[in-house]
Amino acid sequence: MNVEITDLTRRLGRTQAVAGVTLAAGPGVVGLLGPNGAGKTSLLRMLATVLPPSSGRIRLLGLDPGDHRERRRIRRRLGYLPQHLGYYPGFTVVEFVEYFALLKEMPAAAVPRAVAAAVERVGLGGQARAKLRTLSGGMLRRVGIAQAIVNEPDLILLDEPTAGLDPEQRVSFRALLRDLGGTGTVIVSTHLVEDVGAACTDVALLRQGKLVFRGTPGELTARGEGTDAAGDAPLERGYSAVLASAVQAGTDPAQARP
Ligand SMILES: Nc1ncnc2c1ncn2[C@@H]1O[C@H](COP(=O)(O)OP(=O)(O)OP(=O)(O)O)[C@@H](O)[C@H]1O
Repeated sequence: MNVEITDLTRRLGRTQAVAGVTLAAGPGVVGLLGPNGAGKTSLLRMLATVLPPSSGRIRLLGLDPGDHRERRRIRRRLGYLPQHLGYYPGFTVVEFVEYFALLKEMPAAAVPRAVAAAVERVGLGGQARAKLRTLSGGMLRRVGIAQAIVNEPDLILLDEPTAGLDPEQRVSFRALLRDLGGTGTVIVSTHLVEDVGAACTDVALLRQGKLVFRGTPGELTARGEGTDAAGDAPLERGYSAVLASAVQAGTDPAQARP
């Protein structure tokens, strides 16, 4: 298993952003779903080794991110697209991706070819020398994906990668996801349930910091069958049905309080 987390929690201010999540993932693409504020970003940040947990256990690629030396080894094999990726507007696409390749301690001799391949893979070969300030929001998102995959990571964490991508780009991005999941573990947070149906081998659904569903997209779809759950597509109805039954089961921390 590339990801093994046990009873993971994280408090942020007065909010229990992640409230006891246990999850394991091997090669494949896990779609991380959940309503606004469910804890997806907080969970991804802990997996990306940028946010320490309040409690619980994490092992990534068989290593302990709490140990300084092991964390460094994890980071070399990790790709992370944060929800909001800062950038230097004067950098070109290639300069930006190169910068991340060097931060990930890739051997300098391997960098130019790896950068060119990553930029090509996200469909930005024609903009390689363009300055970031001249790119559209969707193109910037693709530059973000390129920096995440430049080191051919074994663990890839993508926080809403399809936000801002046009339909054509979303289709080619899903193909890239399937490709990446063939060798490594990809965890991708999204609000687009159709991304999950098209590209994910597994689904994890969070609600109020808790894991309320873990299974395949087919199993999530099945949860909506025969119900009057809201949704325009079978997978969306499964998503709504799981959330509705989570409320009834009292997984709502606000409701669980005496
Ligand atoms: N720095 C912070 N300080 C206090 N509370 C925070 C902080 N960051 C996040 N939270 C809270 O933690 C909870 C989980 O937030 P998180 O961003 O992980 O959810 P999310 O599922 O990614 O949401 P979205 O779909 O809106 O991006 C939310 O209630 C949020 O308000």
